Amino acid sequence: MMTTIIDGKAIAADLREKVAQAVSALKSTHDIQPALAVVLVGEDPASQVYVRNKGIATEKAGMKSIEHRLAADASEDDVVNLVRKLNAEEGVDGILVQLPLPSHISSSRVINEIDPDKDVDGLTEVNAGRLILGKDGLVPCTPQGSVIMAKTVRPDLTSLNAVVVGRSILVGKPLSMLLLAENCTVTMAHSRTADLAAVCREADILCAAVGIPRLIKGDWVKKGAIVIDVGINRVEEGGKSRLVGDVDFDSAKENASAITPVPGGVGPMTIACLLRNTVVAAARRRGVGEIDL
Ligand SMILES: NC(=O)C1=CN([C@@H]2O[C@H](COP(=O)(O)OP(=O)(O)OC[C@H]3O[C@@H](n4cnc5c(N)ncnc54)[C@H](OP(=O)(O)O)[C@@H]3O)[C@@H](O)[C@H]2O)C=CC1
Ligand SMILES: Nc1nc(=O)c2c([nH]1)NC[C@@H]1CN(c3ccc(C(=O)N[C@@H](CCC(=O)O)C(=O)O)cc3)C=[N+]21
Ligand SMILES: [Mg+2]
Repeated sequence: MMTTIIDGKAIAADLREKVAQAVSALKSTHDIQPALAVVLVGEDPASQVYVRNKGIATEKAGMKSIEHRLAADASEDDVVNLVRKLNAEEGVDGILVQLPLPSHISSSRVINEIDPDKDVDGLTEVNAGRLILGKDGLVPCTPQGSVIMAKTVRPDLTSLNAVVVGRSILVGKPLSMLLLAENCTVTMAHSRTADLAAVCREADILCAAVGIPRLIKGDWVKKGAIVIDVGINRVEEGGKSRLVGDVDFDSAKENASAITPVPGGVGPMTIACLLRNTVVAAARRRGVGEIDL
């Protein structure tokens, strides 16, 4: 079977170009430069890489990038106070607190301090509620990117059976809600699911957001299914460190009609959607209205 490898890098580059055009229009017609503030607590090396990549992408799109780094032993109140300060700054349109936070800090308390209209990660209770209720809000970036990629190969997802493996607040739950809004019949699978393989085999769209390298085997993939692999797992192989997804790509490719690779799949789309949310938030907050990207 001919299998489409969904090129997340290329789709992300397209979206970033559209974001850059919207930013440039905001500047010339309204003298607005959208700004994204990223808060990083501690020295986690993987997080540092993401934060740096986000900063570079933000500036390339013509937006302002602000980074706040706190020491790993910063208190919960330190982080909350920083978020409150960023909420109050007129020039800040988006706030992203990099997760996970050190274990002595409640991520739920910190996240819910973010002004929902600046919550470009879409993780506050207000935005989660808006997503469930079908109201305009800010939608989590990784789920958004996942659906955009599926729609590049199948523009109308109506009536498809979607299986989402993983039910995290960051990925699995919001992704399930977005697929439901696309009129899929959605099944949410997780660590307590009985016979995960059998559940996956029913999927026309199979989304994996688990965090276990190559958990999903090729023979769990229905012939012709669309496979969206959200997982980003670092493994040591043949003395080298590399990134793999939650799907066993080589065997899954044999059955799928389309599949996202890792790297070069959902990851780059996450960053592009973060930039999109930032320009959307800036236009709403500053009274320019809706931006359609
Ligand atoms: N591409 C991107 O931009 C991003 C990628 N990621 C990656 O996506 C993956 C998931 O991230 P995240 O959602 O934050 O992870 P979490 O650890 O928060 O959630 C993992 C989910 O997987 C479920 N799970 C665990 N083991 C199994 C199993 N054996 N069978 C079925 N389900 C299982 C858990 O179930 P239960 O609820 O029952 O415990 C849980 O719901 C990771 O690899 C992460 O690195 C994350 C964010 C962005
Ligand atoms: N508040 C918050 N929001 C997040 O969205 C968030 C977070 N915290 N914590 C960590 C996870 C992870 N995440 C990634 C984003 C982009 C890539 C990415 O660009 N990956 C590239 C390259 C990866 C590489 O080479 O290291 C790829 O997959 O091709 C990966 C992972 C966002 N996350
Ligand atoms: Mg914590």
